[in-house]
Amino acid sequence: MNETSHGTVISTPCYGHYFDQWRAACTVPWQAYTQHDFVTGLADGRLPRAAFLHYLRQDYIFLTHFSRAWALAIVKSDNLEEMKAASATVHALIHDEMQLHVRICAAEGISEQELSTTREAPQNIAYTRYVLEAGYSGDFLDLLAALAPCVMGYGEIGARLAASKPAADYGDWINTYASDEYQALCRDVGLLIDNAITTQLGTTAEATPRWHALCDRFRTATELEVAFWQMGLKG
Ligand SMILES: Cc1ncc(CO)c(N)n1
Repeated sequence: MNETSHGTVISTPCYGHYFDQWRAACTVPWQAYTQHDFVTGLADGRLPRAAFLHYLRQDYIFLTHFSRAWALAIVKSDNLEEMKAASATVHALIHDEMQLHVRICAAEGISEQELSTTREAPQNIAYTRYVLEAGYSGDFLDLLAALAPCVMGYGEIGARLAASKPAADYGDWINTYASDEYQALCRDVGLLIDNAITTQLGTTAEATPRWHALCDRFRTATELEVAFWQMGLKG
């Protein structure tokens, strides 16, 4: 549960059982990520426009690599259900989420050509290559643990900000992640994680030797999200 500046209590959306377990195992970095100053600035409109645009340009590149990482999840899938869920996420990233970036930047006079030639910040390289590497050297679960903080973290942030009467400045961004479509995507990914863990690790996954390694991957990706916001703020 979270309390907004208006005193309204908002419950955190529930995306899945094992996602909840992973998040509960790293509450400190998870808070640093979902309640970062960048996020507060999006809500109250105090985030400088230049920092937002710098972040968006980096995030456009981030999303191209992130789409590749989800495509790798198709490769690492065990069955058609997993392939369907991973390919739906690839589609949502490329066709829906990246359009937000293209739209906002176009309104600011930044073309898609310019977006695609953005030079990657080291924090961007660190995060995207960490996730891709989790998939290259690990299995489907390693990859999902590294992918989850990104998808669900933004879902949680979007839902919380939209319910907190945010300033209008970053409404388009907030509404994208608070939208029914994005929230449904988070639940689908939550279900994908629950089914894959149960299939591979059984019903007492927390007691298996793999468990801590998966929690560590989730934590590292969460820490890399914090560094990504920080990179954005320094614009
Ligand atoms: C850095 C980052 N994390 C998560 C998301 C959500 O897809 C995003 N667009 N960018």
